[in-house]
Amino acid sequence: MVAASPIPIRSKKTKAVGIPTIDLSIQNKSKVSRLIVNACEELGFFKVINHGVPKEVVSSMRDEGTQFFAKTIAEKQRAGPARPFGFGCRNIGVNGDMGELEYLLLHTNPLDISERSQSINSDDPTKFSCAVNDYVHAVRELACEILDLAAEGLWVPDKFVFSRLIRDVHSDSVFRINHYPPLVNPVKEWDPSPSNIGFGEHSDPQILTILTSNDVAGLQICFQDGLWVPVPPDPTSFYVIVGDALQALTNGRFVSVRHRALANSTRQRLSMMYFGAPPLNSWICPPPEMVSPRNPTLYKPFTWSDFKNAAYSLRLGDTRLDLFKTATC
Ligand SMILES: C=C1C[C@]23C[C@@]1(O)CC[C@H]2[C@@]12CC[C@H](O)[C@@](C)(C(=O)O1)[C@H]2[C@@H]3C(=O)O
Ligand SMILES: O=C(O)CCC(=O)C(=O)O
Ligand SMILES: [Fe+2]
Repeated sequence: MVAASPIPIRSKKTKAVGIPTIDLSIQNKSKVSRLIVNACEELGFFKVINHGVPKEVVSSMRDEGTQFFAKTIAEKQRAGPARPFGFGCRNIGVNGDMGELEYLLLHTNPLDISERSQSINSDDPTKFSCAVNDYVHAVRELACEILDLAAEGLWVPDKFVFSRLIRDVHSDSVFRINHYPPLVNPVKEWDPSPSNIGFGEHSDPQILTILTSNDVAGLQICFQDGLWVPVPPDPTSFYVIVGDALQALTNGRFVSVRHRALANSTRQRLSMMYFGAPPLNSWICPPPEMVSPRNPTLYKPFTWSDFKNAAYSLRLGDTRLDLFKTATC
């Protein structure tokens, strides 16, 4: 049985379009690998079902997030300011990007989580840090499984070439919870005018993002023809986003998808993202099998630290990989 059933969505502008859904419980792993590679090449985005992440792990994390955002602004600010880690409200990054959201941004290093938990849930910091550690552990395993299947589907002999980077104890992975309160003055429900933008258009800089949300819509992805497509919320599944670093690691074969989140006029939206990243000193350089005379090197070799510095010096919507293109492309 093969599950590549795209969810048909009728967009305002055009035709019915689909987001691939991949069933990770399928026994035929080479088939799953091919489905993952196709989705990463064509869209850089797909949904996974039967993913193996225990639902209690997700619900505990969601409950902790919900409790945190229900606090007063003064209480929440004790966890901040997000420079880059902590609590942020409306400001995204430090270069003037704004959105209709508040968020918690955490490094996934257990020591950092433990320290930060003291100010996030002062009544029971251990409850908060356990929820985050369990969640991060489970979604990192999911990300690694997907990356191993992707490497197999690309016929790269070193199956762990990508997952090794995010499994490393020094990995620079981060975890984010976004909270989009209902809009006070909505322009029009799905009008992507600035006042409805929850989180502006961008690609994720890391290797792979694992995203889930509550049952409130808002996330949109941009197809390669420029068409924006709403992603149906599904609290039981995860959406997988190819990041810039994976685009570079596959020498441009996989595409980092541009996406954004719109705020909703009536209901609050809660989304949780694990951004799998390498250690700061790791080289982002494709394995030799990804380069050939027909597919010459697209990007100069760079470290994750180089790339991260570039990302943080730019605006949210900038195409930061362009800075690292080789002269020939
Ligand atoms: C405007 C910015 C916010 C961001 C850092 C940046 O300078 C450009 C990339 C942004 C982004 C997008 C994906 C993740 O949400 C994030 C944590 C990341 O790694 O890159 C954010 C950064 C952020 O909010 O600090
Ligand atoms: O909140 C969302 O659904 C998307 C947020 C996002 O893309 C991000 O935080 O990088
Ligand atoms: Fe993102």
